Amino acid sequence: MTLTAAPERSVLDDAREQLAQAVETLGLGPAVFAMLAAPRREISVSIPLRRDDGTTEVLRGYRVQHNYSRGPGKGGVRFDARVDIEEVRALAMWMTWKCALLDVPYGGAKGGVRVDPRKYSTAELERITRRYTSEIAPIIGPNQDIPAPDIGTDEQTMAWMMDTYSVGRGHTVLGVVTGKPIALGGSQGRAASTSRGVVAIAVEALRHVGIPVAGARAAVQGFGKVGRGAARFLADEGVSVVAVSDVYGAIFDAAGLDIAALERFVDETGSVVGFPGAQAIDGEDVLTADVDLLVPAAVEGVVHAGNAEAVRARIVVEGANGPLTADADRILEARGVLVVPDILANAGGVVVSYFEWVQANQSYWWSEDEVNQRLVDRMTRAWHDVLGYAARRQLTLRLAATCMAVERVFRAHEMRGLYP
Ligand SMILES: NC(=O)C1=CN([C@@H]2O[C@H](COP(=O)(O)OP(=O)(O)OC[C@H]3O[C@@H](n4cnc5c(N)ncnc54)[C@H](OP(=O)(O)O)[C@@H]3O)[C@@H](O)[C@H]2O)C=CC1
Ligand SMILES: O=C(O)CCC(=O)C(=O)O
Repeated sequence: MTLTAAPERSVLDDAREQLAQAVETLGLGPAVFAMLAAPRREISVSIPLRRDDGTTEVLRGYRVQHNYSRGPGKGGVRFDARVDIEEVRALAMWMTWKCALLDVPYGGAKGGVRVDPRKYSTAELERITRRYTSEIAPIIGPNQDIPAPDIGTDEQTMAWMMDTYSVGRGHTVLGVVTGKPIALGGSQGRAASTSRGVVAIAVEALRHVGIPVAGARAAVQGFGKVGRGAARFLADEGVSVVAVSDVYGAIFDAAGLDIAALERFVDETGSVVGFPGAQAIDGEDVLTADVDLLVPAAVEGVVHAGNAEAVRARIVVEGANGPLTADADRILEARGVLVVPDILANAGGVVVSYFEWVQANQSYWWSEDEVNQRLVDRMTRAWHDVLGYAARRQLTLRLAATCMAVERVFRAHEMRGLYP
């Protein structure tokens, strides 16, 4: 398949541009921009790995705490071959805005290891995770910074992180990570929470634009933790998911894919490619499919100046973090496409991570229905807040959401003392 060309500017350039626009809109001035553009704390660590065949290699990992004025840092850990410090800085900044926007009492952080997990055995991934955790242990903790899953990591990774951290402390510390297995202090509903939140927002967006939800057509890029659940919940809502993709390729069915059957197929084969009855298409074509709703739920920068004109969806709901470049944003806005930004659309994951942390800290567990109901309430409330803010000030949803978040973070700084 053709992978999308790299964006013209770095993802951190785009994140900083979004911040600059919000600071200007709020009239906060260059000093506030300078303060919020720079991560508060970051660490780069070396991860020596003994491979199963006896050879050794040295990997690089990062943890960036962009801001912790409203509470401990919070954000996922990514295992991906493209991880670098600039990407992690951008992702950490977006976590700050996401947590502030949803009013969960956290700052923003993110971590990652530059590694392609597909090329390593489970035993090797465990050694990588444990060494990475030991190296970042001085700056994480349930009141300091709380990692969670992201691309290439999952609940098993979180179990290893929790165990490694706990061994270092001499007692079990459930609250140090979220997205853990349920048997180890995880929350009901966390695994599906990002996707559930994405679809709750997508349904609101369809209604807002006046497109009937049942029968609307959608395309989903990425069939991992976020994309797969998004496709499933969209289908549950009666949306016809006509195109999906993963890293190996993409498939299309004008009559709508049978998502339950596709999930069984992916469990057996490891990819959406070859799903019986569907047409094989280029990965790029998922982004430009003739649909009402596009949910990019894979990686950053996939919609850019080179393909944004070709996007045919009326609504783009960002399941991934940063799937649209700043150039794509401008092009889609000019074309009247409604873009629901990542910091709102995919916030369901961190919302339920917060629920998990609260439950773990209290050793008191909620039912799945309770978790899901509270999640959807929070997402829906945030949607209406952002929509109202944007309408009052004539802003895009991204600028409105970023302004709301930046203002909350700035006020926290101000109350604590801006320049101690
Ligand atoms: N997990 C979470 O709770 C949250 C995740 N996010 C964001 O959502 C996005 C996806 O994360 P998540 O689902 O957890 O990660 P996963 O690793 O579970 O899934 C990533 C998916 O993207 C696919 N993929 C990777 N590159 C491409 C490409 N070029 N074209 C098409 N598909 C591609 C992968 O394919 P393959 O399956 O073949 O590897 C996989 O299906 C990221 O931006 C992440 O930061 C945001 C909020 C919370
Ligand atoms: O669940 C979390 O704490 C963080 C999820 C995350 O990394 C994200 O929202 O991008």
